[in-house]
Order: sequence, then C-alpha cells, then structure tokens
Amino acid sequence: MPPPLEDGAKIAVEGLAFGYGSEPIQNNLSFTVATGSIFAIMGGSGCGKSTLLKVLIGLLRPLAGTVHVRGEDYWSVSADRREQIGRRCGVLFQSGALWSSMSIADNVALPLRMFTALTEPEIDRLVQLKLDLVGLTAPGDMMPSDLSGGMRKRVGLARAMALDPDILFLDEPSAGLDPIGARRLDDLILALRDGFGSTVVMVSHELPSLFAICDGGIFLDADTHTAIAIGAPRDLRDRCDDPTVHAFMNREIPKSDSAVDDGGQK
Ligand SMILES: Nc1ncnc2c1ncn2[C@@H]1O[C@H](COP(=O)(O)OP(=O)(O)OP(=O)(O)O)[C@@H](O)[C@H]1O
Repeated sequence: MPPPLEDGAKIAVEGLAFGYGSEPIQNNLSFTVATGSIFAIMGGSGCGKSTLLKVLIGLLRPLAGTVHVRGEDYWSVSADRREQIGRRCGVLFQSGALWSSMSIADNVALPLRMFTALTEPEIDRLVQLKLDLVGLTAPGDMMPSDLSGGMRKRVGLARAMALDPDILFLDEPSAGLDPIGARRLDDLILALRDGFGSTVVMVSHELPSLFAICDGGIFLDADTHTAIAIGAPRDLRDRCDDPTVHAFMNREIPKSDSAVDDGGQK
C-alpha cells in the first residue's frame, strides 16, 4: 500500500537515494510537493539537483526510496504505466532541447504527433494555441536557430505544455537570460500555474526567481549528501540557521571560504 499522500500533495518522496553507480550522490530525501505549488530544488553546483529531476521524470531509477506521483509508486509500476504517468508531466530541459532541424511549430507538434491521434489541422490549431499561451509571436515556420535564448525557452515551454500536463519540470529555466527575460519567464511560469493549476518543480540557481515565484523547496548539500533544509526560498533566506543555506540564500561568502580567500589570515 502506498503511504497516504499529505493533503494536497502531487508528489511525495520518501527515503530517496540516487546516484550513477552504487555510491549515492544524495541519500534519505523525503519531501512533498503540494498541488499547484512552485517547488524549488536548490543547492550548490554538483550537489545533484539535475539528477534528482532525472529521478522524478523517470530517466534514472533511484537506488532506494519511493516517489509517489498522484498517489502511484512511480518506480514500482510497469514501464508502460510509468510512461503513461510521464505523459501528464511536461519537461523543459536546461538548453530548451529543441530539435534544430525542425521548425518551432514542428517542435511543439512533436509530442502531439507521437502520443495523440489528432489530425494535422487539429495539431496545427493546438500548436498555435500553445505558442500564443507562452506569448510567442514569431511565425511557426521559423527555425530555433533564428530565435533568442528567451524565445527558445518559450518554445521549449510550449512543447512541455503540449499534452496539457498537470506537472511541469523545469531545469534552470532562466539560465542564460538577461534579468528582464528572466523576469518575463517568471511571470509566465506564475501565469501557467495560476491559469492551469499546474504544479511546477524547478531546479534553479537564480535567487531573484526563487524568491519571486517559489512557495516550497528543498536544499541539497554536496558535503553531507542529503537535504539540509526544506521550505520556501524566502523563508530559508530569512529564517534558516544552517550556515551553508544562510550563506547561499543571502549570497554571502561562507566563513570557511573567506579564510581561504584571505590567504588563511583570519
Ligand atoms: N551522466 C552522469 N554520469 C555520472 N556522473 C554524473 C552524470 N551526470 C552528473 N554526474 C555527476 O553527478 C553529480 C551531480 O550532478 P548534477 O548535474 O545532478 O548536479 P547539479 O546540482 O545539477 O549541478 P549544477 O548546479 O552544476 O548543474 C556531479 O558530481 C556530476 O559530475
């Protein structure tokens, strides 16, 4: 029997460990993602944020623990069932991961052609709807290489939304965008959450975005190989006593590092 989901939780993770060999990168992670929330996976470089995302979207089997998605034990169900669950999840990869040889319309149409029996005119209409949704005014026959980084992210988001997912996974959505582009993308993510009731899980280093839009999160630590804080980024910034989390969320150089910077004078 799956453990009962906390009221309103879309994803429940219990005792999770994962890594690429037998040695875990992260151990003993337990957290829930509330329905309709925007949940941040935080932590320094190399602590395992993107790898956790891979476990949550079905690309990497965990070493231990469970992931319940909408009450189903994601890694215990059959591969077919896992794929069905995955189709209700949209993913925006860090680079946008668009097919460079396909037009932007064909990129967005791809999941519709692969996983639905819709006719081409129906697909065309849906593609236009998704491009409108993300505020992309460029013609659908443009190629990804003709777009700015921010526009490519929007196309990636339109593709992630193609099958009307109720969970969106975003890997560093505002990486590489200028501050205005990042702010616009934040607004778009909020609008998608508010308009469609989507639940969003995002990996991000961008503190302004984390503070502006996330209402929950987990902070992974590379040294202890586990989570050292759970909570909304704003709360971790203002109220977390852990020195690593406090320094990260407030952009302070940890004391141990400043001693090195000072040539060990302190
Ligand atoms: N395919 C892989 N095979 C083996 N090791 C990997 C693989 N991908 C990542 N790693 C290692 O796993 C660890 C965690 O990587 P991951 O990319 O999840 O970290 P991250 O927190 O997302 O980092 P960053 O913030 O720099 O993107 C790192 O030590 C990395 O070198």
